Amino acid sequence: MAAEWSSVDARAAHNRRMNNRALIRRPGPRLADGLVTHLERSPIDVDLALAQWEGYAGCLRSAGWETIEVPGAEDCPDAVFVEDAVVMFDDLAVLTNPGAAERKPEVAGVAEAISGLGLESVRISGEGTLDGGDVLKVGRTAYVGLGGRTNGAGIQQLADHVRDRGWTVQAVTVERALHLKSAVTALPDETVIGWDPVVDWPGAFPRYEGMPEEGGAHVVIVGEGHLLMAASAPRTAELLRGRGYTVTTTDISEFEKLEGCVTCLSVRVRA
Ligand SMILES: NC(=O)NCCC[C@H](N)C(=O)O
Repeated sequence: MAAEWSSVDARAAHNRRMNNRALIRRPGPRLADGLVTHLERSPIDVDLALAQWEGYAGCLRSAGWETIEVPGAEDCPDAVFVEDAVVMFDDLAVLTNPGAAERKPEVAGVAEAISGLGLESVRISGEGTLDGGDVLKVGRTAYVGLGGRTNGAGIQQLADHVRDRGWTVQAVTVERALHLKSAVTALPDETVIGWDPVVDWPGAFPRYEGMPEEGGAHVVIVGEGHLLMAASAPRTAELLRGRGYTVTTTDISEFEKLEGCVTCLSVRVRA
């Protein structure tokens, strides 16, 4: 145990040295009005959600990330899911055009925060729609969910923005989940993991493995061999610990009721 903690500390120190920053956005008073598509609506405890959000941000900071709070968007219930408004490709920020009309006003505040960090940005616009939750980066390939929120024009614009930077963009149909990353994410060794009942095309990825729980499909890589996961997937956390990963878990139940997961509550900036 002592060895594990000292190595977590070393990884956190590394993140601090690398100036790794994570954008987060505090949940607003209208959180309970957030969109639900694949789930039945259930009551949200807004105070508990705020405490869970603080806990999530604390996990990032403990792992050595500087958290940067994007000013709240009080009229936008889903603004806390900040990942959907911007996707980082190295030091390039792609500001999105969310597929749900209710979420489009979220982007303005995120654009300001990105500009405040001195990062270059481009935009998805016009007929093109893209939610950040649909973009799964594995190596230099970005798999992009084509489904309810992201359309072909949005994927084409994204490909045009990042091609010259050495990224390949590949569309993947998403029908059974809200976003591609609601269904799958990737481990540090580039194995794509998911929860089989909601994965439309496991064959789209060179290596795919099903996890035993829905929340087990979602990992945030917060350090070398260090994963952040939802507390709702204890069996997956154990399975991944058995593979040698350090797994930190945090309870995000109130966000899961709104179809959110650990990935969508922050945007990691490694630039
Ligand atoms: N990237 C994500 O998975 N974001 C979750 C967004 C949930 C929000 N209630 C929505 O429907 O847009």
